[in-house]
Amino acid sequence: MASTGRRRLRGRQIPMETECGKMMSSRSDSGSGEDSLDRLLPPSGAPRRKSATSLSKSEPPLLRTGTRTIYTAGRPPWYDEHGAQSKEAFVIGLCGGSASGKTTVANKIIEALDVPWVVLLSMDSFYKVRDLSPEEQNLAASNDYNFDHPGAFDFELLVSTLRKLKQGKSVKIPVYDFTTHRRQKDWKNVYGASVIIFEGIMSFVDKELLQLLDMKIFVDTDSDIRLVRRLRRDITERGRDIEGVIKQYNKFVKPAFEQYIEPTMRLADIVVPRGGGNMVAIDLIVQHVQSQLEERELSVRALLASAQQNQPLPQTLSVLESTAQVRGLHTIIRSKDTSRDEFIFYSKRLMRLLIEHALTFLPSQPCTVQTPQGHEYEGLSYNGRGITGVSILRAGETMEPALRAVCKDVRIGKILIQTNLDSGEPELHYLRLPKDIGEDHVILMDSTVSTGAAAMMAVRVLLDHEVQEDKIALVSLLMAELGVHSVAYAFPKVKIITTAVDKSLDDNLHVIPGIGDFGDRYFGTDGTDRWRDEEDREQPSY
Ligand SMILES: Nc1ncnc2c1ncn2[C@@H]1O[C@H](COP(=O)(O)OP(=O)(O)O)[C@@H](O)[C@H]1O
Ligand SMILES: Nc1ccn([C@@H]2O[C@H](COP(=O)(O)O)[C@@H](O)[C@H]2O)c(=O)n1
Repeated sequence: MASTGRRRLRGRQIPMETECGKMMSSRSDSGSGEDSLDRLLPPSGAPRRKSATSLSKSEPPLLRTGTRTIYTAGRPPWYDEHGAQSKEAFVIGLCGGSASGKTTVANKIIEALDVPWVVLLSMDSFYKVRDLSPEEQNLAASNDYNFDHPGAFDFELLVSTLRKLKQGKSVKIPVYDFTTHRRQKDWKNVYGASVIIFEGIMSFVDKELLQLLDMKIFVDTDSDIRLVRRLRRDITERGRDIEGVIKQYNKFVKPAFEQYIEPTMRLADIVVPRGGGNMVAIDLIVQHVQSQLEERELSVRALLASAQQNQPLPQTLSVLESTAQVRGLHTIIRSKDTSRDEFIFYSKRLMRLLIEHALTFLPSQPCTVQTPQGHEYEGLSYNGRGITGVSILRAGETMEPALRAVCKDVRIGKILIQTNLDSGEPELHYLRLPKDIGEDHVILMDSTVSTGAAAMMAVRVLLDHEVQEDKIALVSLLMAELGVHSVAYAFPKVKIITTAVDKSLDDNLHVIPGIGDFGDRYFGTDGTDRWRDEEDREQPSY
C-alpha cells in the first residue's frame, strides 16, 4: 500500500522531491474565507509538516509528536469502475484513560505505518456544542464540571462524522479549546483517508461507534503515571493549576475511568500496556493494518480498460459540431510538426469554441429587457446560483483562460491528479475548491481524457463536496471512446462535452490517433520545444 513510486503529472514525469516538494499524509483546513483549501502540497520553501492531521489536540492542527516526517504519495482511487465508493477507510479505535498515551500511540502507529492519507480524529473535538452557561463556566473554571461522562460528548455528530470520513467523504470537524471549554469558531475541513485513527476516553462506550471501528486498541497505563502526566500536561498546555487538576481527577476523572472506561477494555482486540513506549505492540498493530490495506487495493484503470466497450455513445455526450473550422483546428494541433506557439494559439481557439459550447448547457430562463430604443427584447438569462470551473492539473489549467474570458466572475478550483507510474493508478495530490461549491454548476476541465480514471476521480471529489451530479459538465478537448463510456457509465448524469471522440487507446493508454501529450506540448516539456518568442512562454500557475 505504501507507495513511493514515480509519478506522472497528468502526462509529465516528475521527480517527486524536487518539483512537488514532499507530500504529507493528510491535513485539515479552517474552511473560513473564500477558498477552503484542502492542500496536499506544501508551498515551495514552506516548512515540511508532520505525518497526519491531528484534529483537536493542538492548534494549528499539526502532529504534535514524531521523530520522522512521513511523506505520502497522494490519495489512490477510493472508487471502483462504477464510480462508487468501494474502498472504505480502515478505522482504528484507540481507547484508554485520560493521559494514558492514546495520542502518543496513535502518532507512533502513523509513523510506523507510513501510508498516505492518515487522519487522526480525537474525541475531544466532539465535546458538546452548546456553550456552557455562566454557572457551568464557573463550575468548569473551578474544576467542578464533569467532562468525564458519556453525556458530555456529542455522539450523534461523532458517529455521523466518522461514518462519512470512513466512506471517503470530506467532513468538517469542530475544534475544541480546553482553556475556554468551548468549540472554536472555525471548523476544520478534512478529506477522506485510507486510515483513520480515532482516539478518546469513551471510544468504546457507544454501540454505533463501535461498529465503525475495524480494530480496537486499549491503551492501558498505570493510574499513577496517568495522574502525573495529566498534571504536567494540564498545567503546561491547558492552563490549569495543580490543585484544580487533582480536584478534577479525584472527583470525575478517576471515578469515570472505573465506571465507564476500564470496563470497555474487554471489547479491545489488542491491549497495549504502557502506551507509546511499547514498540512490540505498535509493530504488531502496524503489520495487521498494512495487510488489511493490501487486501483492499484496487486497480481502477485495469477495470476501466476492460469495461463498457463497443457500446453506442451515451446520450450525455455532446460533441462540438465538426465544422471546417473545427477540423482545421484539429488538423493543426494534432500534427506532430506544429510548433509550440502554434499549438498554444490554435488549441486556445478550440478551447474557446468548446467552452462557449459548454455554456449552452447551463440552465436558462426567459427574460425581457428594454433596448436603448425603448423596445422590449425577449431573451434568456442564466438560471443557476453560481458557476465554478475546476481544472484537473496540469493540462486542464490551460482551459481556464477560455472559461474566464466567456464567463464573468467565474470561480476556479483545482485538482491535481497524478498517475503513479508503478501502479498505473491515478492519485489525488492537491485539492482547492471554492467554498460552498456544492451549490454551483461545475465545469470540470481536462485537456484530454483517455481511460477516464482521472476524470472519474475528479467527479468523485466533486460529489464528495456535495456538488450535484447533474450540475457537473466534464469538458475536454479530446476524449477516447473508452473514457466517455467509463465516465458516462459511472456518472450517468454528468454532461460530457468535447470537440472530438477518438476510437482507441494504445498500450500506454494514450488516445489514438490523438494529439500527443497535451501538457507536454503546451508547456514545452516534451523536449521538442520550437518556441519563437521566449517572452510569451506560459507556465502552469501552481
Ligand atoms: N511513554 C511516555 N513517556 C512519557 N510521557 C508520555 C508518554 N506517553 C505520553 N506521554 C505524555 O503524557 C501526556 C499525555 O499523553 P497523550 O498521548 O496525549 O495521552 P492521551 O491522548 O491518552 O490523553 C503528554 O504530555 C505526553 O507527552
Ligand atoms: N474542557 C475540558 C474538557 C475535557 N477535559 C478533560 O480531558 C480529558 C480527555 O482528554 P484526554 O486527552 O486526556 O483523553 C477528560 O478526562 C476531561 O477531564 C477537561 O479537563 N476540560
